[in-house]
Amino acid sequence: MKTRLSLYDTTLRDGQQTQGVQFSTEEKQIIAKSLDALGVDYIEGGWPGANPTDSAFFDEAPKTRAVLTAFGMTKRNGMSAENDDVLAAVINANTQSICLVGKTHEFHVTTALGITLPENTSNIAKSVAHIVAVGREALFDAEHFFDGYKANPVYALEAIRAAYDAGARWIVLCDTNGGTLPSEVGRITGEVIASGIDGARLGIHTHNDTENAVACTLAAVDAGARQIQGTLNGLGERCGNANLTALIPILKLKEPYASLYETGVSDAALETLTRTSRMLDEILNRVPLRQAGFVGSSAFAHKAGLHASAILKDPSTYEHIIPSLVGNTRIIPMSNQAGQSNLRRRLGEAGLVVAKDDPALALILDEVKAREGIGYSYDTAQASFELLARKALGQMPELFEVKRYRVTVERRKNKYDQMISLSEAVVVVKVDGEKRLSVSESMDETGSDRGPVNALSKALVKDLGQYSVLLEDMRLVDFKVRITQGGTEAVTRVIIDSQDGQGRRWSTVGVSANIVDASFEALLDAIRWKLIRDKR
Ligand SMILES: CC(=O)SCCNC(=O)CCNC(=O)[C@H](O)C(C)(C)COP(=O)(O)OP(=O)(O)OC[C@H]1O[C@@H](n2cnc3c(N)ncnc32)[C@H](O)[C@@H]1OP(=O)(O)O
Ligand SMILES: CC(=O)C(=O)O
Repeated sequence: MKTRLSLYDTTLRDGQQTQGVQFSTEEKQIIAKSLDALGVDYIEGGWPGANPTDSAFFDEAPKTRAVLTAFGMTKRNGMSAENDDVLAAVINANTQSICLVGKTHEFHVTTALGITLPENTSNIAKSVAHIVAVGREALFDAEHFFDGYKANPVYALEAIRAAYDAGARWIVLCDTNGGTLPSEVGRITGEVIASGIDGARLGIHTHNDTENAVACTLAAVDAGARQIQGTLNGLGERCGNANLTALIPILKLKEPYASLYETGVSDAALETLTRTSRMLDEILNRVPLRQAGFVGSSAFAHKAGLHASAILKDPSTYEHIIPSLVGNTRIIPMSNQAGQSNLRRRLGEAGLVVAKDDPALALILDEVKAREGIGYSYDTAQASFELLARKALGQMPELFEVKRYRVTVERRKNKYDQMISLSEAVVVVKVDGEKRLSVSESMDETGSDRGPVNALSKALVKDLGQYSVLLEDMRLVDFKVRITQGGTEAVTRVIIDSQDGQGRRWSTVGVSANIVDASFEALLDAIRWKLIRDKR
């Protein structure tokens, strides 16, 4: 019989403490629904009363199977739990469950709160007892617990014991500053259980300041803790919290966890993990972290020729799990590290079937390696690679020809006497046997300047004859510029990420001494790739 672990998500509370992150109420609702569909047990929605967004979220709280939890702090000294207005606002959110953070480190009690240790112990006990008395489930986040235990174990244990005896369902040991290492977390969690606190009522909340938040969480589970707190994509204060997008697949797929424990996440829900992770990045307007374990786009990318050759024989040679289990996909990127196995695999994925002994394979490989030598990079720019291969195989349709283009950048005063930039692009193309000239400006509908590459992009797609309609749902989502050689030999590499209404995302590359030329080349590849895919 497996032991059930409780998963507690704090993306909407500790995740919102990430520098630069501020969810709207609507975004919080979307994230809460995704977490619910994933199968976590608790969703900590924020701190009602602390800011208008968190209060509004609880006012219009989504209906979830997961227990929606409001977060707050223990009552302030000198007032009763019943009369503390900060605590009242948390209770008034009317959630089934309430998590209160309280001090357990003597230094913080005397320095940050400026009260005595017995006063703090009493505040914890009275706050938790009040939550229980008003009929809610209470959780106690024991702030700075591990540092506090190392400084004064007797007091740290007394503080959590106060919450435990007052009826807290979960006592959550927090490594608030994120500096504790896994061996210490394991040892101290074991000692807490040995002191008489039931492991079935013990949770763990870690931060990633030493890149060990996931390892510390697993150490606490190994020692007997049964609730795991974490966030999607490891969002959270400073360096983030324990990453649930890593912990969930570890618990479900890795031993000894898979045999010993179960969670509320089903196998089918696990297959939505990558999508859920990218949904959060999309809300945050962040480019997903390629190297993220399990869900990153490089998590199953096999670049080296030797790896790809073996992967073709059996994927388990270089993969620790089957990517589809977490909703991810295998990628065989092309680069100067590649051999013919990578190449045939990649071509097959693009619908280009080439025999093993076709001389074009060697030509394509030589071309990739030669172009990488002058600054191109194809391991991310998969779409440009595909076009290069099509040319070598004689399978590149003509589509359209660019005859010339021009971009001007002007700095001038607007009617409000403010200095503004304005770019204008002129592109002449030959399409369907006819020459067409298009002009576009860089100003968007809000009046902001979007720069010369945007003006070029708009001019290019404006009149491409039969193709313009196919490009209506295409947009540029990321633009990366890199100088690949220093000094007077400087070469600019531009990588453009594009996306369309069908949810496809593709990367293209352009290289030139001139940044506009490099951007234009990447832009042309992006358009050509989309047209070939849509025509197919
Ligand atoms: C470890 C964690 O991540 S816990 C989560 C922390 N999250 C947040 O702080 C985000 C939301 N917080 C807020 O919006 C605000 O801090 C509020 C609304 C809660 C409080 O705002 P303010 O009343 O202006 O207080 P402020 O933020 O300056 O300071 C916190 C006060 O709470 C007291 N306090 C801190 N922790 C606790 C606690 N666990 N129990 C009781 N009081 C506490 C502090 O001593 C301080 O009081 P003081 O000003 O008398 O010294
Ligand atoms: C409660 C919390 O977020 C912490 O101690 O880190």
